[in-house]
Amino acid sequence: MQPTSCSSEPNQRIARIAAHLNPPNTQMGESSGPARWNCRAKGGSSGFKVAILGAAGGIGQPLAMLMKMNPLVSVLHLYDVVNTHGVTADISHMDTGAVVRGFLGQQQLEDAVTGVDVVIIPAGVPRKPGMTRDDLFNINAGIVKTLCEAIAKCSPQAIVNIISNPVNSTVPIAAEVFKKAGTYDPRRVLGVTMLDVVRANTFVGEVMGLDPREVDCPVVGGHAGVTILPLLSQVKPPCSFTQKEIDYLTDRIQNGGTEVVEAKAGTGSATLSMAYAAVKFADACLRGLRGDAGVVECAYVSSQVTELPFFASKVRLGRAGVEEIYPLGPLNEYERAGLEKAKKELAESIQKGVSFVRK
Ligand SMILES: NC(=O)C1=CN([C@@H]2O[C@H](COP(=O)(O)OP(=O)(O)OC[C@H]3O[C@@H](n4cnc5c(N)ncnc54)[C@H](O)[C@@H]3O)[C@@H](O)[C@H]2O)C=CC1
Ligand SMILES: O=C([O-])CC(=O)C(=O)O
Repeated sequence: MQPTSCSSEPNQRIARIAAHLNPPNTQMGESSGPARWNCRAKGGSSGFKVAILGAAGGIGQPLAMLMKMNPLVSVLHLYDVVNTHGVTADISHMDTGAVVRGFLGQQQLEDAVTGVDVVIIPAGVPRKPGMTRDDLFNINAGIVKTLCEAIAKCSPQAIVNIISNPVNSTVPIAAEVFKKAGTYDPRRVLGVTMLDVVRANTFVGEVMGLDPREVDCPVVGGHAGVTILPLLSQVKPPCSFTQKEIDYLTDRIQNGGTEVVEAKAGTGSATLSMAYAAVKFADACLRGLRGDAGVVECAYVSSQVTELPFFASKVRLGRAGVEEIYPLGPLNEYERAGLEKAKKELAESIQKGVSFVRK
């Protein structure tokens, strides 16, 4: 039997492994060249480069794990201001195709986002019981702004998936940063509202005795309280709900995040279901980039579906990012009333985000 062919000499192979087991000193704030810590010199698969910013966090870690399992990903950049190396070492041992590289601290941010196709941002603080998502604005607005400045500079062509709350304001913040840098492409900045859809499908499935994988419930508007507007009249397969069921489902979907925050009792908010939803959404973006037809998901994007500059609705994803935004379709009276409430709160959150960057 012929030995497996390999381009490098055994000594070089060992040296390469040793180099990655003894990474350069990359404590926060220290810098040591562009390729910080490559956990493998060569990738096995051809595919897309994805960066996760906030990769050591509650969402970031399972998200990194699931993206490492995604066959469309060939290179995975993990960036955080703490603990990136541990997460990178851990995930790099998974025998899947993607090469994993870790980046730690602000000085390595630009390297982390250079040349990537998709950037996913779950960086920032989560809620504690009693807080609204807007209460996170003071800390997370600045974090998202800084991260987007680096993306605008180093990867202006990347598709950006924003998870950090309050999404209703952080997406407008990102848009303003890209506008300022002269690199804004509204098709490439997407607020991740997928968890609302995931929850809606689950809860509708529970009520109707359906497999949640067969349920498709559009959720439009935004990602906080009353701005989360499930369109139960458009659920597929078509379902006939009683008013009591509509009230229950609307309330549960709008407050699903708070349900988890309270259950976690001060230790954080949804992380595992969010990582699942983020991967589902990022995978849709990657399939769109690959040129797959008919990739449609809900997302919070620059939009003309209502008079507001940003709104979540069904969008078709393609090579350029958001290639089509679908109208809301027929709403019943209950949903029309919900839409008016949602728009009022959304308008304020959008303005708050825009003003933060323009001030
Ligand atoms: N869009 C959505 O549906 C959801 C959004 N979220 C939001 O996601 C965000 C993250 O949540 P968790 O992962 O649970 O929080 P976490 O606190 O567990 O993790 C956040 C990570 O961000 C990192 N980080 C902080 N500042 C950073 C910076 N300047 N650059 C890079 N990384 C930085 C932290 O070091 C930490 O590792 C929160 O704002 C939360 O509200 C959470 C669930 C659902
Ligand atoms: O509720 C939170 O703070 C986190 C979040 O956005 C969600 O779980 O939908």
